[in-house]
Amino acid sequence: MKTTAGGTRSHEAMAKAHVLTQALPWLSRFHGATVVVKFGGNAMIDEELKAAFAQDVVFLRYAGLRPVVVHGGGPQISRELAKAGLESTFTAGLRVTTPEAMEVVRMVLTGQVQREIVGLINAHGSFAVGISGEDGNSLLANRRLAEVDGEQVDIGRVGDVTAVDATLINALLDDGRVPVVSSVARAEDGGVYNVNADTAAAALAVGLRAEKLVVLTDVEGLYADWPPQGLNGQPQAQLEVISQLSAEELERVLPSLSSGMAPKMEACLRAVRGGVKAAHVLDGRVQHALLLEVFTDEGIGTMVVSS
Ligand SMILES: Nc1ncnc2c1ncn2[C@@H]1O[C@H](COP(=O)(O)OP(=O)(O)O)[C@@H](O)[C@H]1O
Ligand SMILES: CC(=O)N[C@@H](CCC(=O)OP(=O)(O)O)C(=O)O
Repeated sequence: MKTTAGGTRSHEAMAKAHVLTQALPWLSRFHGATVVVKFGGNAMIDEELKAAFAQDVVFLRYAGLRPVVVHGGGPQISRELAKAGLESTFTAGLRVTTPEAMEVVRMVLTGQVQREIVGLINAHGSFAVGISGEDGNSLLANRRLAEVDGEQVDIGRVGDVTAVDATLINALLDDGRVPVVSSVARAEDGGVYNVNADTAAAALAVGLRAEKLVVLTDVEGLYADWPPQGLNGQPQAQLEVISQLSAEELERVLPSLSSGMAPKMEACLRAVRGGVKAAHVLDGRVQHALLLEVFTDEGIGTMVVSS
């Protein structure tokens, strides 16, 4: 005969049931909705987090959403460039990309990082299909210049998305697959461009008429003060996260943003201006941050809305 402590068990079961019922309105609202999830290289910090991310994506798929993963891999590219004796330089948050570096960018993103994410998702079933933005001309780009002190600076083979062909990705979604897209685009001049993964995710979210863009990174969201400066120059213990801002408010603060946050917030602005209802920047270091954002009432990270 088996016995259990009745009171404790039923309390735990009630708490679990409460979490599930809290998800009900969100399940109903997002059923059939396309959600573009950007998984940043800095959020891919350990095996447990990567596996939890893959679980969340599969959960979204089973819950009837149409998740599309766009991945980054900045730190992974920098490591590989260093092995080849090539230096990594960023201007306005974008990697200065020589033709030689472009080969490494493409190899790391499509041959390493994308393969790993596909493998993690497919541990749960035959869902993930990895593609590069070049495939089916999904992402077309032309040269992107970086703005430094009001000047336009040439940073090599860095592209900005000029057109999205959603045919291939929609066909994969219609077939029940989870597209995992590397941020390499076909150039209008016939070559390839290195596209910042936040920029690629925003362009895809607009092109796919997604309901949401969710960007997973290695900070809690957009901090009001950056870089953090406390007493005697020590980092502040508590940084203030901006939980929600409108496109107009974001447009005002955008010129003051630095490093990785500049292309990220610019991407959120581009998404909501292009018709995506909300763009979120979440802390990818928190396990299941994606599920918490989509299926619970808790607002986490920074949310950008059109007005
Ligand atoms: N205002 C800000 N709030 C939060 N993070 C900021 C801010 N300004 C710059 N950052 C930097 O941006 C980084 C995130 O961008 P990035 O390194 O490109 O991440 P990812 O690889 O996820 O795209 C943070 O780790 C932080 O160092
Ligand atoms: C032009 C540009 O900067 N491209 C990025 C592409 C990868 C990326 O964006 O990765 P994260 O999301 O991890 O930063 C790069 O070369 O690092």
